[in-house]
Amino acid sequence: MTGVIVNQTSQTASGAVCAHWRDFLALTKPRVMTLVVFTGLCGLLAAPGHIHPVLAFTAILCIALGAGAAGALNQWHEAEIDALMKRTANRPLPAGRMDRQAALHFGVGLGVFSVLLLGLAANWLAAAILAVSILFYVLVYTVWLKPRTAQNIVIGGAAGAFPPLIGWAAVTGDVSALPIALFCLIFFWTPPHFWSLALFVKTDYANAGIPMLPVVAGEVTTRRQIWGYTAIMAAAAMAPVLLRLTGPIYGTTALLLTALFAVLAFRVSVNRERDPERMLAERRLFKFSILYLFIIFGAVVVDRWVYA
Ligand code: HEM
Ligand SMILES: CC(C)=CCC/C(C)=C/CC/C(C)=C/COP(=O)(O)OP(=O)(O)O
Repeated sequence: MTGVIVNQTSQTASGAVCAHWRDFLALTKPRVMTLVVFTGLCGLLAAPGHIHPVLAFTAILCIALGAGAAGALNQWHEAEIDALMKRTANRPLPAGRMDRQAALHFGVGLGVFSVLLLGLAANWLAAAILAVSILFYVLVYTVWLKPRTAQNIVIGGAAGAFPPLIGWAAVTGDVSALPIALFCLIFFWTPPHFWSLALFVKTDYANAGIPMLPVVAGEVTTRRQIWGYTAIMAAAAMAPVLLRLTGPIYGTTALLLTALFAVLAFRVSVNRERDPERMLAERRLFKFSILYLFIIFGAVVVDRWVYA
């Protein structure tokens, strides 16, 4: 596998590595970013008012490019840490397929370009929120909190919650109750999403010296916290219905999906399995967390269109 990838890079006369375009793509964490971009798209589609389809496409492209820039700068900063973890060791920087400077230039260039383009195509409020999300993910989460505290993802997770606000602001030029409720939903969804995964990749984080919750506080505390945040997330998921911001389509979908999420989170909270290979409840919750956000955000859009 490694041999194949190494063949895709070449070296200049000065010894610098010329990375393949696939490595630049990998730097943007494309799989994670699909959901980030989807929540931004749903924020845009749920917003009242009209935006020209070309501008709408540009706005979503800017969210994708901005999120990709954030991912690239995260990998630029964490090259040494990524080399210590099985899950991340084959990324372009730790695997030696790309120079760190190229990753830095790529990340900064893409970030600046995405913010400026969004400001020019949509408005400067949307661009400012995009800039805040990039800076929040890179500086607050990656550089400051991640290596220091087990609460890193609780606070740092806010970065991933901004896209619905960006999409909404791109159309309306402001933010209001519904996009703020959607921000809260992603914010409180992030701890169960990430800690369910952290339970079965705990050894990786321990080896890399990153103070993720299962490493520093133990598995029992992590399982309890997953359950606690799921309860708050459930309240956030129902808030748009209680505040009459959405109708019965969203209400029914949110109720059913959140009930299922709660069942899976409860199973994790009472599970005492210690072998990461056999942590089926945790793997199930992690996978379902992704499906959950896709469907619930889709339901917001369908609901707003049907009851508009
Ligand atoms: C600080 C907050 C978060 C942390 C620490 C986190 C961490 C992770 C990690 C470590 C993975 C494993 C997959 C990989 O190595 O790429 C993952 C997967 C994933 N995350 Fe998160 N995540 C966070 C927030 C979010 C947010 C806000 C979204 C989207 C709204 C998201 C969407 C996804 C998706 C779609 C995957 C699956 C990717 C795949 O199929 O490989 N995550 N997350
Ligand atoms: C501009 C914008 C909308 C940005 C959103 C960026 C964002 C917060 C994305 C989702 C979170 C994410 C990729 C976490 C990975 O955590 P990690 O970096 O700890 O994971 P790793 O160990 O895989 O590097």
